[in-house]
Amino acid sequence: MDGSLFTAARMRAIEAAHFESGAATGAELMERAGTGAVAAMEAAWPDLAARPGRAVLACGPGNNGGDGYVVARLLAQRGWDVTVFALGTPRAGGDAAGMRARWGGPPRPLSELRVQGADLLVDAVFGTGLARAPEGLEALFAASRAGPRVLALDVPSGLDADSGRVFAPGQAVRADLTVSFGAWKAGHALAEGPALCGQVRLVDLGLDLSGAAAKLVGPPHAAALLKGGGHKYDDGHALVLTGGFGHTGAARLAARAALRVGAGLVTLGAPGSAMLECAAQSMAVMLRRVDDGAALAELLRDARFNALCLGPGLGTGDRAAGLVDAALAAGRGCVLDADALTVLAARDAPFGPLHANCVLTPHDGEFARLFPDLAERLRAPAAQGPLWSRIDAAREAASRAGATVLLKGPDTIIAAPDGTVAVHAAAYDRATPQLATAGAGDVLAGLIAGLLARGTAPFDAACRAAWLHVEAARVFGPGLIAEDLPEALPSVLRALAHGT
Ligand SMILES: NC(=O)C1=CN([C@@H]2O[C@H](COP(=O)(O)OP(=O)(O)OC[C@H]3O[C@@H](n4cnc5c(N)ncnc54)[C@H](O)[C@@H]3O)[C@@H](O)[C@H]2O)[C@@H](O)CC1
Ligand SMILES: Nc1ncnc2c1ncn2[C@@H]1O[C@H](COP(=O)(O)OP(=O)(O)O)[C@@H](O)[C@H]1O
Ligand SMILES: [K+]
Repeated sequence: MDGSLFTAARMRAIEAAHFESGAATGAELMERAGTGAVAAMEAAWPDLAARPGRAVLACGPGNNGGDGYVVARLLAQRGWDVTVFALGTPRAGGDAAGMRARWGGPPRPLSELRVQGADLLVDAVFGTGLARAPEGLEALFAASRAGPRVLALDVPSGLDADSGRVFAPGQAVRADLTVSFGAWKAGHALAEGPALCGQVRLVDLGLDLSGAAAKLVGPPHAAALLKGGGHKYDDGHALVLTGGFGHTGAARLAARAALRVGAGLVTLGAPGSAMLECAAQSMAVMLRRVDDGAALAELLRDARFNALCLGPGLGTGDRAAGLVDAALAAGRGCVLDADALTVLAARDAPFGPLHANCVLTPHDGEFARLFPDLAERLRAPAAQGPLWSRIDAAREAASRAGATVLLKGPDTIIAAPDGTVAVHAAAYDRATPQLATAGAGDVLAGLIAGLLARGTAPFDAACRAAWLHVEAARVFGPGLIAEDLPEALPSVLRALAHGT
């Protein structure tokens, strides 16, 4: 995936502007969409292109159904045996009604849907116009999980195009291939979207795209990551705070990641009880004793410590609380992860001390502790669409916190306080289920801290770290444990440098 993600409402506005400018008519766009869908299907499944078989189409009452009638006609022209089942009737005089008339044969009611013996099921019931929980589509949903290959037009019916959520479990088509018209919809990348879309191909409709809900995070430029040839202090000094004896592994992982991503120096700040443990396991990473907030404030008188990382293995007691206060008071680049987020969430006013150089990296549980109302809104069943998305939640969280928020998951959202949002989708050809391993998040926190130390702005540091994290997991492959991630980074950086 690359480019940007759009909402259904924005797509409607872009489409309307396109018509108004006279660039194309609705019927022309529909024809382009159907033609592109058939081409994408044939490219994905050459066996079906070579030997047309039996196709079953499910067409809805709106323009998604209109696209379906185009596909029915084109498949029939190619020699397919086509049966169309319809839900409702398109509005008389509209583009979809025109396409239905051009298809010809009267469709059968969707309630009679049968897919036995079919090679292809084309889902054209609902696209970006899905406005409420679908009813009476159980047979379609079940058929999409058994039997023929499934091509979904624009979005699998039942999937909310803005959020990638479904109104109720199982209430959506599961496609093998989804052909998206004009642009990626946010729902292709978020939540259940990737699992329900199968794979996604984009059909260019020649639309003038602007006003995206979020950018997709792509590979960083090598020049932004490779060292520039100066002194080590030119690449900053990151300080990673650790908890006590027996709990230092997480911070050590973060520290190593910060060093690997290019921070000039990295120091672990440990309480007295953990000094020996850290010293025994550190070489390039340096070590300082930091017993409490006062000691941290004293250490930070050295302005060369320009980025901090607190949370991994930090603990949630008084020492941790003191460290969080001292760290935030210093105003430096600061990653707050794991226990540091729990410390903040327990306070009456968690966001007061945060500032624009902070990056918060909650997973869903930590997010729910910090922003319970936003998490509830994401979970709540809804009768009406469009559904609230993780993009909406992260954007609101960043605005409230006055800091960059990176909401972790296979669909990682990075939101800046000014409303800018990016999505890193570890999906489709970048799926990395191997990242669901203890300590992976600690490494991510360290990567961000390392990039902050190098002077990267918080939002960019979070985006680049998210990409590097997943790329390191991809390069390593199955069997990954968190320790492997920093060690896989050199080959990721090498590939970026060589443009491969
Ligand atoms: N935006 C664009 O640039 C283009 C859009 N096209 C197609 O147009 C689609 C959007 O078309 P529409 O806006 O007509 O929307 P849809 O075709 O997705 O569905 C809307 C229709 O279904 C009804 N509906 C919504 N939810 C329902 C529910 N739960 N139960 C029963 N009925 C329900 C609505 O009242 C409306 O009649 C896109 O997904 C795409 O397939 C393409 O034709 C080409 C260009
Ligand atoms: N299935 C998955 N696909 C892609 N990334 C994942 C998946 N599961 C977890 N991750 C990523 O792995 C990291 C896990 O972080 P976290 O939940 O904090 O775990 P830990 O505390 O064990 O380090 C996050 O960056 C998250 O985005
Ligand atoms: K559809």
